[in-house]
Amino acid sequence: HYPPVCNALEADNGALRDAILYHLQYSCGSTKKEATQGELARAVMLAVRDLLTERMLATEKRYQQHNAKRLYYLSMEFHLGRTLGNVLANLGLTTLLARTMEELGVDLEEIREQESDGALGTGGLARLAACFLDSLATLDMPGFGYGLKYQFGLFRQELVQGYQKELPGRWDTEHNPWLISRPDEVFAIPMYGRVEPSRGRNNRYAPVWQDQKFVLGIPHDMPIAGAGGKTVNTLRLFSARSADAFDIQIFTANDYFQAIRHQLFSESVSKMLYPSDVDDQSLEMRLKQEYFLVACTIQDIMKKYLKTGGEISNFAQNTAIQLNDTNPALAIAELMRCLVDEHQLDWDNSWDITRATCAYTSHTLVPEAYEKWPVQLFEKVLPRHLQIIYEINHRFLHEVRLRYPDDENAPTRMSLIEETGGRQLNMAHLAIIGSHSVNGVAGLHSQLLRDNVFPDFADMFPERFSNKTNGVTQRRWLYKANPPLANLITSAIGNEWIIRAETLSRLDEFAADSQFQKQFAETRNHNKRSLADHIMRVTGLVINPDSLFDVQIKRVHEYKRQLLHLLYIIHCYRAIIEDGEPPQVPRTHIFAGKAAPGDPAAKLIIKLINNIGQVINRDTRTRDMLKVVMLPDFGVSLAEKIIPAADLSEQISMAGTEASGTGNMKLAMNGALTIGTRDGSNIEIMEEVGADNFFTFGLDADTIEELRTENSYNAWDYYADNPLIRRAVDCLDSDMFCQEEPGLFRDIFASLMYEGDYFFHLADLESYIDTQQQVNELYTHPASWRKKAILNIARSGKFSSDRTVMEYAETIWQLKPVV
Ligand SMILES: CCc1ccc([C@H](C)CC(=O)N[C@@H]2O[C@H](CO)[C@@H](O)[C@H](O)[C@H]2O)cc1
Repeated sequence: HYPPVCNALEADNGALRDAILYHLQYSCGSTKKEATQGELARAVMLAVRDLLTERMLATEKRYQQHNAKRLYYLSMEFHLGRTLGNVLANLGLTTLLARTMEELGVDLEEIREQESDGALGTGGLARLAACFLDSLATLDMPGFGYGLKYQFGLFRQELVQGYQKELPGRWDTEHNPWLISRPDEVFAIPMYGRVEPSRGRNNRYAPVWQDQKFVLGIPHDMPIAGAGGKTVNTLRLFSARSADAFDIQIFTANDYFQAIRHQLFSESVSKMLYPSDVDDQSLEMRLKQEYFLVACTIQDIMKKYLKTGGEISNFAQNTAIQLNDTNPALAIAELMRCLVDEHQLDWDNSWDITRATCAYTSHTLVPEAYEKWPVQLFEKVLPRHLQIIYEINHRFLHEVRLRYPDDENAPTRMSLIEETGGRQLNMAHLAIIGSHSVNGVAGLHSQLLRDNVFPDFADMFPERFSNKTNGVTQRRWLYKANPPLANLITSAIGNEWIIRAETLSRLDEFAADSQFQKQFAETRNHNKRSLADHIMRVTGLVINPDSLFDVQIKRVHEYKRQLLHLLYIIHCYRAIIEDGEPPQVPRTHIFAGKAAPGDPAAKLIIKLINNIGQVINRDTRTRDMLKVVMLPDFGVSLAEKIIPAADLSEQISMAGTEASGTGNMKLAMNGALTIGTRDGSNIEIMEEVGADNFFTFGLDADTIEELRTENSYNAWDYYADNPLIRRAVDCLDSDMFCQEEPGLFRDIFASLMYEGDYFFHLADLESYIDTQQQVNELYTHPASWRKKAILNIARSGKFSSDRTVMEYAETIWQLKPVV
């Protein structure tokens, strides 16, 4: 094990054990004999946290000594996953703790299963933020996360009769062992009220925001350990508390709820994570959550900066702020308010500082995901910020008119205020105007942002637009999640890949080596058997561990086309039962993913997956050739169980819809072969691993764009021309998969045949089926399958979040490692 930390602990035999027993007694008030699993887990986590705390303090000292520039990553969502295993991996303590637990007669695995999944996020955006924090600490860079300490994280998903049922996701029992609460560091956050015009110093116009209601922000710090454990940064999460104690008068008037009404009102700001990643809910509470986050953060950052004794005018030289999508874009207006109103800086200076400090990343291409807030909601909740945004817009549109004197509609197209559909604030426009950098998360995505989504801004500010292709941390997603393969790789090329993923390319020479292939296959079969056991335990379904594991795990959304995968399964099923044509290769189709509670189409897809599974899995005619299973409650920990066992990675979104994807990277890095469209980062994965080590199919984004603008795509053409397509699609119109609820899936049939098949399923189905045939063909040649799989691992180095973070640091944040 590479990091030094464990050597010290190794040497000092018993130190870790003593620390655990100390916390069991003094932090949990329990003894070894009586301790519950939960208490044991807390004692272990507190003991490990102690190691992190001292390093966190040392890291902070180091940054102060170097007066280092700091990066603040603002995100409404962080999907951390379980921390214990990750810290053990990064500090090289896994074996030592396993041995210590053995001495204490406790099974480390059971302890690890105790920890919640840290699901403070909905999808890829949230997990990417967590991978970035791991890379920043590993690269010894002063990078800090800022988010909300939701009491309820992402809902837990149960499948009841095949339907998704949402249950509260209690991520944060009051005492999450990793969090260090800072109750003395309270931030008073003003909302509501009104703005009085008045004259300030040297008679300058200085509006006064008054009669606000205040909510208090309490910080809670999560240590983020990098590989090696030398650098430990923090993720600061804010929880909301009411400013006014409950009103004793009203209480004595025994109207308890009236007495605490305001308390509940303000504390609900950080009550729960909004579960949707489809449409912006533009709800007052969501706006308050976003503002609460940025207001606490800006106050905290400014306080820290002024403590360094730095000049306010040099703020941008010492501070970088990354906006993780539009959700924290209010940081731009809040920083302006802080500089102009609280530090009396002049507007232009403040604007230059704000723009030089802020940078914006877009994570979506789905138009309805772009946040637009009703102006009157702003008037009510954030009257001063609305004024500032009007001023920003006024000055900006002046610039636009100067720049495009002949294009009279340019101001309307680029304005922060959209007049159509009730006056709305376009948060993406604010994010672009108030930032010095705008990036997409994959080559195609960044191109589409320039050409289709923000063409006017790309023309006016070409230097601001760049691409930063996503990445994932190989420490959690390979080293921790897949020890058999990680050890095999290390035995072949050493362990440098853990901190330098590009060295994985040394595996290239082993790809065709039969000995290495054999060992590789053993790691995979081992993982497939433990996943088969897990599936058996959770669903009762027995699957064939030697079948091809065909995996589609991600949020359920129409654009991600889980339905296309299902149409292929239906095609195979009918080929077996009607044509007596068994597939060349037995397959197990493994689905997992949550649908936004407010997305009925996605929820019906989940029901269809489970009903198709029900019918096929108990059909004796298909018994060992075809199985379909959906695992409930997909999140980081379940992904870590499924990914090491996946043979085929389904990345089949309609070209031009998936901004990047990151699951595709995790699966390729673990040796799965990808069947994918030319969408998001699939294109770059194919470029890196080689087209003959990647199964691609379907229309590309330009063709779809063309067909859409010409409105010349007609699903009936494909339905009429291809009897196999017709046979598969007709199942949705029949009750083959919904005997008990006849007609249940007619809406899906209608979405394909009567509502224009918006996501081009039928246009891609034939080439998808053909490509799946090639997959079967190859799977019957294990040596060449394994060669391609090993080449996918060898050439996945680019998709490490270390590479992504280094690109952000060099070209957007001007951030340097501090060692
Ligand atoms: C306002 C509702 C809302 C909330 C979240 C979002 C996110 C943008 C959704 C998201 O998670 N996007 C995913 O971000 C990943 C990381 O960059 C990409 O890899 C995925 O392609 C993208 O869907 C959209 C809309």
